[in-house]
Amino acid sequence: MSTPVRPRRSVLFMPGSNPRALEKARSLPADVVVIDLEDAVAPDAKEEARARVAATLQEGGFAPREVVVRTNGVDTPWFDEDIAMIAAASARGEGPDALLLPKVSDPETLHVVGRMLEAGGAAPSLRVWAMIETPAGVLRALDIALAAKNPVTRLAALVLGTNDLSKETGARIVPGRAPMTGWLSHCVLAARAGGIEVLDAVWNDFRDLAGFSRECREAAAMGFDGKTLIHPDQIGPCNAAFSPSEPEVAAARALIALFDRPENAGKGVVQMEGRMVERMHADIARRLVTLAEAIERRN
Ligand SMILES: CC(C)(COP(=O)(O)OP(=O)(O)OC[C@H]1O[C@@H](n2cnc3c(N)ncnc32)[C@H](O)[C@@H]1OP(=O)(O)O)[C@@H](O)C(=O)NCCC(=O)NCCSC(=O)C[C@H](O)C(=O)O
Ligand SMILES: [Mg+2]
Repeated sequence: MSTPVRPRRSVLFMPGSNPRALEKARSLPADVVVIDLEDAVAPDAKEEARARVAATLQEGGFAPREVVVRTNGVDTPWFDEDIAMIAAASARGEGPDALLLPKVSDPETLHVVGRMLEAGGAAPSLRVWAMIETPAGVLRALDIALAAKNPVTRLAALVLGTNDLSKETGARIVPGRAPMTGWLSHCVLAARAGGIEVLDAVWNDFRDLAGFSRECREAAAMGFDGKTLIHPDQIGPCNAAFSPSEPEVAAARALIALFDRPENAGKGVVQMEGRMVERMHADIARRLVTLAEAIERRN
């Protein structure tokens, strides 16, 4: 499993048509800001929002946050111009770090979009994140994630969309997400098989921070790297849930030090305070420490 060297705990969506939110995002403690051109922008505001997003990218000022732009769907009348705008901004060195493609249902789409970005002159550093939010997308999540092995696709992350999944399947969004946990875990596995990151879906009831915090902890336990958000109030609890705690970091450092002792040099397994630990646990501990150090630098 790859270690995200950049924390992507809190990934905050905002409408590309909302100048106040775009301005505010430059000072919020989210790891990533996602500027939306899709569902958060009304059809008759698409052109204006795209122009605003282009100007916002040119203005910059989001660092150290990563900036991602969600395009409209590939089968919409706005998609070609969304891609052209992002590729042109990227070619000028104005970012974004990634584009987020909604409703990806097959790997072929990623190849098509990759070639469009290439033709538009996008910088090689521009990544593609794919939203898994259709029944076919969930069923083909492995094929989609494995498309990351082909550099043409630029694929770097899967992002879950449970609102669209609920709409398409009839499955309810309930506390604990029992109707969907199988799908969510399947996508975590698929992303890891493809060697890419995976981000959990949004929690709509943004005034219920207790319920939201619980869902963040569940998502972290399932293996998600972070969670997508819709409101600034969600950033703090989300960062907390996806950050290793001080005791966890201390325990990880102790475990690494144990295997580094000369008397344990040739050993595959040792005991630590009555628990069996193997070298794989040292690998897990190193990953946790690497993430904690990246968060520390980010702070
Ligand atoms: C949901 C909201 C419309 C609520 O906005 P608002 O009524 O303005 O809330 P507040 O008054 O509590 O806001 C307080 C201040 O915070 C700023 N704000 C609010 N939201 C954001 C944000 N997302 N980013 C940055 N700043 C934000 C307000 O401007 C206030 O600022 P101030 O003036 O200083 O007081 C709103 O939160 C919102 O639009 N959220 C994002 C919605 C969105 O982008 N949706 C699309 C992505 S989710 C999705 O598509 C799911 C997926 O695809 C799926 O299928 O599941
Ligand atoms: Mg959606």
